[in-house]
Amino acid sequence: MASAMSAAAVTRRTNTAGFRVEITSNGAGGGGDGQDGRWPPASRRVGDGGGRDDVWVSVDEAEVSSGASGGGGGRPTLFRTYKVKGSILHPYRFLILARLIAIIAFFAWRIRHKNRDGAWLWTMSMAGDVWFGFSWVLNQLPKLNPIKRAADLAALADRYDGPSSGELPGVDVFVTTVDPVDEPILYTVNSILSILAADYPVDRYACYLSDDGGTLVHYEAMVEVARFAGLWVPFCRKHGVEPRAPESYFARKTRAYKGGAAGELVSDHRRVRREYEEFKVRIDSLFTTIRKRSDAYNGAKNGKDAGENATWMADGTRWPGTWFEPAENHRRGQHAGIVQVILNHPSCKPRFGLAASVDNPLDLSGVDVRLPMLVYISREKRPGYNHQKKAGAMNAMLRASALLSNAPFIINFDCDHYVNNSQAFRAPMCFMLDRRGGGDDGAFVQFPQRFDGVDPTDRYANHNRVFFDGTKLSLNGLQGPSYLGTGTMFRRAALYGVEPPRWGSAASQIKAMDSASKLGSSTSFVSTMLDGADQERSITPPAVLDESVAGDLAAVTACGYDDGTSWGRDVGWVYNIATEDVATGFRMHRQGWRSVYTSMEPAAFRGTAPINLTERLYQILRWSGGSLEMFFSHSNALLAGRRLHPLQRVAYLNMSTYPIVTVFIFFYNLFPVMWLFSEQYYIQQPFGTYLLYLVGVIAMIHVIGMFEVKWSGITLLDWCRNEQFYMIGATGVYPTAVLYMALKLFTGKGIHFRLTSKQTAACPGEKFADLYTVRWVPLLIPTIVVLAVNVGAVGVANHVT
Ligand SMILES: O=c1ccn([C@@H]2O[C@H](COP(=O)(O)OP(=O)(O)O[C@H]3O[C@H](CO)[C@@H](O)[C@H](O)[C@H]3O)[C@@H](O)[C@H]2O)c(=O)[nH]1
Ligand SMILES: [Mn+2]
Repeated sequence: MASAMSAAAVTRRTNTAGFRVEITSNGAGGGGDGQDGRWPPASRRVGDGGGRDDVWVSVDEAEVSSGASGGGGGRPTLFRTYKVKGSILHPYRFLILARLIAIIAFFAWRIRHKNRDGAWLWTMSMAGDVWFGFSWVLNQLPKLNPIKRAADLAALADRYDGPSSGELPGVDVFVTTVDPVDEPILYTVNSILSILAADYPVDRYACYLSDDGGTLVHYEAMVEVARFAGLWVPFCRKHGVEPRAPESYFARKTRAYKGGAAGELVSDHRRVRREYEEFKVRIDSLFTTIRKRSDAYNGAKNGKDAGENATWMADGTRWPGTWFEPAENHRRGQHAGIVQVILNHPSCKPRFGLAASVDNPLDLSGVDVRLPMLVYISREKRPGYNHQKKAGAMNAMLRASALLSNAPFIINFDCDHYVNNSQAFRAPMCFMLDRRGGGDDGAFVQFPQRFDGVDPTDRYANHNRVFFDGTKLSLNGLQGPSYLGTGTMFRRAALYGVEPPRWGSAASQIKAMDSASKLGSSTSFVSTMLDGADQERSITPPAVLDESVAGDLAAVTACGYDDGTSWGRDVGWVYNIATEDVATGFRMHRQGWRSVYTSMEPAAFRGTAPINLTERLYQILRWSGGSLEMFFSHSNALLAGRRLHPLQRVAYLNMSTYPIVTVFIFFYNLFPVMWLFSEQYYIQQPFGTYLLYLVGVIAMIHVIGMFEVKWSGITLLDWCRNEQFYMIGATGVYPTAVLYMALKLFTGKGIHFRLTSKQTAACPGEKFADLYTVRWVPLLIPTIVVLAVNVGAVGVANHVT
C-alpha cells in the first residue's frame, strides 16, 4: 500500500562545499547510475543496463527488424519495448488476485462476526480496513502490466546524423529558478553549462532560464556562464567528456575516455579546471561585485537623486529587476519583465576553433566552437496578482520561447538538476519520432529523478526508487507515467492543449481555436503556434531583436497576460494547485495523449534531494496536499471522459487520494487507549481467526512487494526505506495535508507552500551534517500525540494490573 508518494525531491547543502558526487557502489536500481564512470559506447542501446534478461523479454523484435530492413518506408523504429517474463509475471498477477480474494473473504467474515460489545471499535476498524483494502486496490491494479521502453540511440543516429539524413527537430530547454541563495547559484550555473554542452545539434536547441527572483546576480551569472561555456563546451566536445556539468565532472574519480585526442587530455583538463575554479570565484563574488559597483554609482549620483539605492548593471544602467535594497518597482513580487538574449542563435555551419597558441592553450582547431542560444527571462511581477509559482513561470517561458526559437519539443527541469548524460536530449526524441502509432500521440517522455548527495543508506527515502522504478514504470503498460516536474520532454502542441492527432491534426485544431479568449491577446504569439506544432521542424532563428519583438516579449511575459484566458487550465501548465506537474500531465492523458517512461544509463538527469528531515517533510506535505487539491478540483480523475484508460484513471485516483489513509492509521494508532478501560474490548472476535487473516493478508502484500523488487530491479534497502518513510509520512505529514484540505474546502483559502530550500547552515566540511540537524517541525505533532498516548496507556495499564 505504500509508495503512493508523489514526485521526487530536491534539496541540498552548502554551496561552498559544492556538489560532491559520491562515488559509491550503492548499485541501486541495476547499475549505480554510472556513478562509477562507466560509459556505454554510443552504439549501445540505452536502457539495456536495466534490461537484464532474467526479467525482461522483448515484445517488438519483429516490428523492429522489419523497420530496420526499410519495410515501412516512413520513419524508422527508434525504441524497444520489453515486458516482464511469464515466469515472474504470472505468479505476480496470481498473487494479486489471491490477495484480492483474501481481503474480500476477510471482510465477509468480519461482517458475519460483528461484535456485539464494543461495536464502535468494530465499526471504526472495519471502516479503516475497508479503506486500506480499497486504497491497496487503487495502488495495485495499475501495476499489473509493467512495460519497459528503451531508446535506440544508434538507430536515431543512423537516421538523423548521416550525410543524407533528415534533421533532428528543434528543442527548447527550460530551467526555473527563484532564489540564488535558497537554490544555490552554483547548481544553476552547472545546470546551464550541462545544457549548453549537450550532444545535440547546436543550432537546433535553445536554453531558457526563468528567474522568478528577478535578481541581477542570476543575470550576470548567465553572462559569466556564456563566457566560460566558450571554453567548457568545446572541451567537452573535443574529449567526449561526461557528465558535462563541470562540478560533477571534476569530482569524478575515474573517467572513461571517449574523445579523439587522449594525449592532450591531461593538459587540457588541467587548464579547464583552473579556469573553472576562477569562474567559480567570479560567481561566488557576484554578490559583492554588484554591491560594490552599485554603491559606487549610487554614491556618484548622490548629488542629484539623493537617497536612491539602486542596483546597477555593468553597463551603468539601473537593473530593471529586484534591487538589493527593495524599492518601488524593484522588489520581490513587483518588478518589470526582463527578456535578455545572452547568446544568440548560432550560424548553421560549423565554426572551428583556433589552433593552440600562447593566448589559447587548448588546441580547438578541429572542434566546433559554436554555442546554442541562451536566454534569460524574468517575468513581470505586480502586487495583487497570483503569480502561480512554477506553473506561471513555465507558461511565460512557453510563450516567450515561441517568439524566439519556437522549437516543436520542450525539455524542462529544475535548476538543481543537470544533464548527466550528454545524450539526454536524443533519447526522448527516439519516442517522439518513432514511426509506430505510439509516436505521434505521445505528449511527453518522462525520465526518473536521480539524486546526488543522498546519504548512503538513504534514510529519508529520497531516492524514491519504488515510486520511479516500480510505479511509474508500470504505467508504461497503460497510458504512461504521470508528469513529474523535471526531466521531461514535451511536444509543444500538447502543451497548447491540442488533442492527439487521432482527433484531428494539430494544425486544424489550432486554426479552429478562438485564439483571443483562449490564448490571450498577443497575435504575434498566436501566429507562431502553427509552426510550433510541426514536429519535423528545426528551430526558428530569431529575426533581428528589434523594438517590435521586444514589445511582443514584454506582452507575453506580463503578469496579467493569462487573465481571462485558458492559460493554467486548458493551455500550458495548470494553475491553482501545489503539484502542477501531476495535474498538467493528467490533462494530457485525459485528452487521450500517451506518455512514456524511460531511463538511460548513465542517468539522463541528476539532481539533489533534501537530506534534511525538516525539508523532506515539508516537501512531502506539498505533494500530499497538492494531491488532495487535485481530487477536489477540475482535475479529478472521476470527471475525466472516456479517453482516459480505465486503469490509468485508477492510478490517478490513487495519486489524488492516498493521504486519506492517515485518518485510519491515526485511529489505529490510538487503539491501545482501550487498555485504559477496565472491561475487555476486542476489535474483532474470535480474535484468533482475526489475527490469522491479518497475518495472511499482510504476508501476501510483502510477497507481492518482493516480486516488484524483482521486476523493478531495486534493492531490498530501497524497498524497506520506502515502507519506513511511508509510515513517517502517513503518521506525521498526511494529517496536516488532510487538515489543510478540509480547511481549504471550508474557507476557500489555498495552502501556502514553501520552496524546498536547498541550503542550510550546516558546516560545510562535514558530509551529511544536514542529516542530523533537526529543526522543530510542527508537522510531527500527530506523531508525538500518538507516541504520548501509547506510552501513557501502557503505563496506566501496567499500573492498574
Ligand atoms: O515561484 C516559484 C516557485 C518555484 N519555482 C521553481 O520550481 C522548481 C521546483 O520547486 P522546488 O521548491 O524545488 O520543489 P521540489 O520539491 O524540489 O519539486 C518537485 O515537485 C514539484 C511539484 O510540487 C515539481 O514542480 C518539481 O519539478 C519537482 O522537482 C524549482 O526549479 C523552482 O525554482 C519557480 O520557478 N517559481
Ligand atoms: Mn527542486
